[in-house]
Amino acid sequence: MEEKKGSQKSNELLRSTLLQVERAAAHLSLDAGILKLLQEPKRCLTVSIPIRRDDGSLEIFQGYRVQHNLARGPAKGGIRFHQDATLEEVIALAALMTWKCAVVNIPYGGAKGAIVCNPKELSLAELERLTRRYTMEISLIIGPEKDIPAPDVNTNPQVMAWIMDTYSMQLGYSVPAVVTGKPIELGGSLGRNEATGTGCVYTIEEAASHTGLELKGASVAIQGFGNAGSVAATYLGDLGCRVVAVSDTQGGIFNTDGLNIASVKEFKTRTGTVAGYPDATPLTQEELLTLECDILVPAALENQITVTNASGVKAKIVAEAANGPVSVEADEVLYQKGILVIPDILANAGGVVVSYFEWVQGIQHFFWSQDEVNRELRQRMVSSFRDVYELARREQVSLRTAAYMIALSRVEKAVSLRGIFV
Ligand SMILES: NC(=O)c1ccc[n+]([C@@H]2O[C@H](COP(=O)([O-])OP(=O)(O)OC[C@H]3O[C@@H](n4cnc5c(N)ncnc54)[C@H](O)[C@@H]3O)[C@@H](O)[C@H]2O)c1
Repeated sequence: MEEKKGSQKSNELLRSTLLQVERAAAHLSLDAGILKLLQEPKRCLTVSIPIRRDDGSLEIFQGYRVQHNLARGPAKGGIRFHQDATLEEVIALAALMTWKCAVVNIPYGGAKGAIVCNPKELSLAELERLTRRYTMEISLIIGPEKDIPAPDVNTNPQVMAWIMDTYSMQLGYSVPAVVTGKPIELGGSLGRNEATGTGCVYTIEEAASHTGLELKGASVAIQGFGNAGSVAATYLGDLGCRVVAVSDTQGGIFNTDGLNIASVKEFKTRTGTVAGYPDATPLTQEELLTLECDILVPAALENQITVTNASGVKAKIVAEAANGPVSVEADEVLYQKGILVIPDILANAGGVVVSYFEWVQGIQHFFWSQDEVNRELRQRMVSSFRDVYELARREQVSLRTAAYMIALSRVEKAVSLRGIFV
């Protein structure tokens, strides 16, 4: 049953992504053949990953690496470890990466990878063996000029270090630029860990200033208190917002005066969840998404706001820190309600932007200060937001459609210039 639910969700994400491209393409005069090409992944690699469990038994896991489009540069995209991951989901997420890199104008195509596993059921040693064997299997298609993985759900700098080490051992020298999101000690970039959450908040600041929303005192609800969600919560708190609700897989918490985010983080580190945090009342996921608040940040997984709950969403701004959290039909409902949705390919692009900075620093062996990283990140997020907002206003379309229009035009141009080799 769980497996069925996971695969339905991933099919839904793929359907939403394809539909979204069609919707944006309807506003552009694109070559129909090239549009068809842009809807297909370039390469899908499925691998079996045998590992020895700590008890000596052999277990085979399934893994994927998908490259969606390489016209604008090497493929770029995260690797997630999740029990519900499917090939359809990875294809959709790889396509989102193509559009994301294009909308913020960095010279990459899109990719994504996954291992179907529940990392919470694996020891650290098993996770390392799984990561290294997966890396060996996908080494056929990754590399600093080919495809550069990064962290995603349930993967982190340590996992990236294992990938970098495994890849480097095959070549006989260190290749830091094969992954981003590495530990700082191994050539990671300052600010990379926080970049998705920080970049998301930069777009929220822009959205607020364009719509006249005063951020000081504005109420915020955040679904998902992991890398992206907890950083966004901290930074929004620093800007004077009241973060009234946050959640994770175990449940949500609510405090109308605003949660003390540092203290919630400390509680989560200690107990593994935000649920049960003492200075708050419990809240269901559904209640969080439909809470009376100014800003809603879905920062967990895809397909959280669907036609069944979209009409209940009351926020003025929805900033998609997660990939694909709003279904295509729900998106239409939110648009009709006048809610400003900052689409995932823009709102959470901060991670890949700083990954790009990390890759550039790795290739040049010359490292930037945190201030420099944040300054460049803000500049890119703000200018991308303004381009999207301006186009949306001019064409009378949603920010999502405008973002896809910009991304599609850039990728289509690259494909056309390179030509089709037959
Ligand atoms: N980390 C990045 O750099 C990055 C970049 C771009 C996009 N994203 C996207 O952001 C989202 C979160 O990624 P992350 O890196 O923060 O992952 P993470 O694993 O650090 O955090 C995910 C959080 O969501 C919670 N969660 C999962 N399912 C939930 C549910 N149904 N309801 C409530 N909470 C739930 C988890 O408990 C966890 O707190 C994903 O969609 C990911 O693809 C992440």
